[in-house]
Amino acid sequence: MSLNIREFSSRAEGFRSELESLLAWDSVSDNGVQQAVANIVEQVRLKGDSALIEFTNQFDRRQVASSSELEITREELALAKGRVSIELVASLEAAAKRVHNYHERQIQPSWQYQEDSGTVLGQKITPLDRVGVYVPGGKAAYPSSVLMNVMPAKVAGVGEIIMVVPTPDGIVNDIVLAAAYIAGVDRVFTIGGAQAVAALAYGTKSVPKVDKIVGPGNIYVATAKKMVFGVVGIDMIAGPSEILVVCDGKTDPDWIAMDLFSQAEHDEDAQSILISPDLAFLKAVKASMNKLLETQSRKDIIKASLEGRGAFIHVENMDEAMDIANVVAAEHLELSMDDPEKWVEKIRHAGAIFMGRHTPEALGDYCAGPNHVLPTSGTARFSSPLGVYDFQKRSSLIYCSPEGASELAKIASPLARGESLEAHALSAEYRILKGVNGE
Ligand SMILES: NC(=O)c1ccc[n+]([C@@H]2O[C@H](COP(=O)([O-])OP(=O)(O)OC[C@H]3O[C@@H](n4cnc5c(N)ncnc54)[C@H](O)[C@@H]3O)[C@@H](O)[C@H]2O)c1
Ligand SMILES: N[C@H](CO)Cc1c[nH]c[nH+]1
Ligand SMILES: [Zn+2]
Repeated sequence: MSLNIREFSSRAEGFRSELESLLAWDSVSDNGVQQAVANIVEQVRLKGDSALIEFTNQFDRRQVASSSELEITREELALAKGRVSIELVASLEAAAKRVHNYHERQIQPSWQYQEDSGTVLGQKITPLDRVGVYVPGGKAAYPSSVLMNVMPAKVAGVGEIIMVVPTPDGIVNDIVLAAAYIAGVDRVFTIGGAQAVAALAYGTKSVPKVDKIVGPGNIYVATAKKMVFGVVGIDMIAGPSEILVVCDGKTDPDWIAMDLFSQAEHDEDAQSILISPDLAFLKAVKASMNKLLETQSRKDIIKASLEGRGAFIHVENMDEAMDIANVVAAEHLELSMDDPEKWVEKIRHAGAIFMGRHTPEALGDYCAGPNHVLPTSGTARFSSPLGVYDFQKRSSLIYCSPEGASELAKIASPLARGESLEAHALSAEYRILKGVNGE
């Protein structure tokens, strides 16, 4: 099986517009999906558990008769962990610890300061009361996503974590449940798709209503999250996985080929791009890919993804490579080169940056520590990895001393009168301190 991947030269006329079309990803679902999801969300909102059961039976091919069958108890999670190999449990525990340690550094403390008048101003940080974590389970099981979504919530101090995961045909994945046990999830429901998102957003008799829903999922999940945003908070809308490798031409071509495969194997719409100033190296990686493809269990998905959305880009020099990397604003950027610390200075847009030849993106997916839920489709221009900050909210704190209030009221009063808001003005003016003569 040989691969037919697009090849670009940055010198070619029209390169930038071709790059734009290569990157274009329509994250907006089509009309059919929109309507199907709107119906599911509305039915669950109106009918609660009965609609939830009906859609779960329909889309996950189950025979659930009562809502109590949808919940997995903590005792059952512990039993599932017992069925997982010791080696795998050790890896889950080690990964959970590393992800926890990393996210501990993201904790934002409350802060305040005092002015000379005695007025105190500050910001109070509060963890969310209850969050819903969506763990995908339609085509593959993702225990690593359990850890990546739950650990920052735990570090933030979220009061209660509700996890949902679909179990198509009633097949439960023990590794996912073991990860939920290790991460300390409070309640687990075997529901998925738009119906799970709606249940978390509006609450049903059996599924508690949450304040925020986080976690990746397919187009039905993403569309439902967009629809319930406002009723609850959401983290982001994550599209297909992406990797951009920039290489100086000196890394083993087999390593780079496999790094590109690692994201291509996620799904047919995933995107893997390689940029290098070394044309001979690009050819060597292509040869490695053709050699290694046959060995891959997910070779059909890899081929579809690389031929549909993959690319090799030959550039003039590393400076130009960095410019293009900023245009791509990839979910994952690998800087496979001698001096990544020098070049990382030039990177402005990327979800996660993997520095050096010995830092494959796959290590970040599982256990390096940073989160693997990252902005995709160029949204790294304005958004950030999932983190502790997504599970905390901020309240402003204002305490006025009598002198401080008096000073502020003198500023506020003209502003309020300028807006013709008399009650505002008077409320402030009442606080203006009167002198000894009542002035
Ligand atoms: N960004 C990340 O960190 C990350 C991590 C893991 C997975 N992912 C991505 O998440 C996605 C998971 O997708 P998935 O499908 O495997 O699982 P999923 O859990 O997101 O979706 C499964 C659910 O989709 C619903 N569904 C399927 N067909 C439907 C239809 N015709 N009508 C209505 N509902 C329908 C069903 O309710 C089913 O339970 C993949 O694209 C994967 O690459 C991303
Ligand atoms: N690379 C995915 C996010 O884009 C996350 C993941 C989970 N398992 C393996 N990889
Ligand atoms: Zn991955």
